[in-house]
Amino acid sequence: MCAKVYSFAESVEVANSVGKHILKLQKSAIASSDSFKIALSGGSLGNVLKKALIDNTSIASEVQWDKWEVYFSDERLVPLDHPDSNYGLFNELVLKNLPSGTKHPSLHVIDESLLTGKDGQAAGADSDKDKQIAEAYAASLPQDAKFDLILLGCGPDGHTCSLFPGHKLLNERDQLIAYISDSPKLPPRRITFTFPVLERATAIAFVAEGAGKAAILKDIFGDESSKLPSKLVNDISGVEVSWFVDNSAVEGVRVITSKY
Ligand SMILES: O=C(O)[C@H](O)[C@@H](O)[C@H](O)[C@H](O)COP(=O)(O)O
Repeated sequence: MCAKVYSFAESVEVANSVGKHILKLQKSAIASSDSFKIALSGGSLGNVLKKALIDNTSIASEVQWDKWEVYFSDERLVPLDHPDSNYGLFNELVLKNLPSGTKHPSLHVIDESLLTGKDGQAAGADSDKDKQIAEAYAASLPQDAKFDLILLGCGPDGHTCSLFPGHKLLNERDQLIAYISDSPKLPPRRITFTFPVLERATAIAFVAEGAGKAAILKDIFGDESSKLPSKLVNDISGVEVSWFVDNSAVEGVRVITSKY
């Protein structure tokens, strides 16, 4: 495993370093393909992105939003304006705070029309519908499903995207986007990137903060035989995997940390 771990005392330093990392990858992606294909997650990442891309004016001024193709590495199967929506979180915290006149990025979201039945009522757990949502999202992925950067969180159980410890989706090799109806973390219905997408990325970056992460990071970085989803991401070869953490998240974790 050769993931790099960048650790900082303050949350704002974590966010600013994530911002600089985004700018570095944005620059090389635009130079080679004139667009920046980035995938986002939910959880605390929304606030990190706000601190980096909105509140830090020197970083904000360098973001070329009009070149961004934004996807979500996992999404809860709820309407886009629902508080559980990962797109909704990004919209509330980042998009709505862009200065007026800013050209917005291209957004790739779930097909909301498939969430509801003919009567306009929520379709409910319906794996046919969920399969269609996953297939439609897979069809919208960039060419070769290749991302310049995938930003991930790490749950206290070691899950990432909606890939949970011991779940059969960890072995999914055929579908780029899978649906899950039994997510151990609510809400239960979601779609998620699978490992074949993660393996094609140029770069993957995790953001993990707080003392609550230290126990799982000990397993991820200390147990070579661990099969935790986030550890399996660290083991992907040929992808630049980075972790942006605060000092409390790596307290007692045997890992070499650097400044960005
Ligand atoms: O879909 C979800 O259930 C969450 O988005 C989840 O995957 C999150 O990314 C991690 O639990 C880390 O969350 P925090 O960064 O908030 O700790």
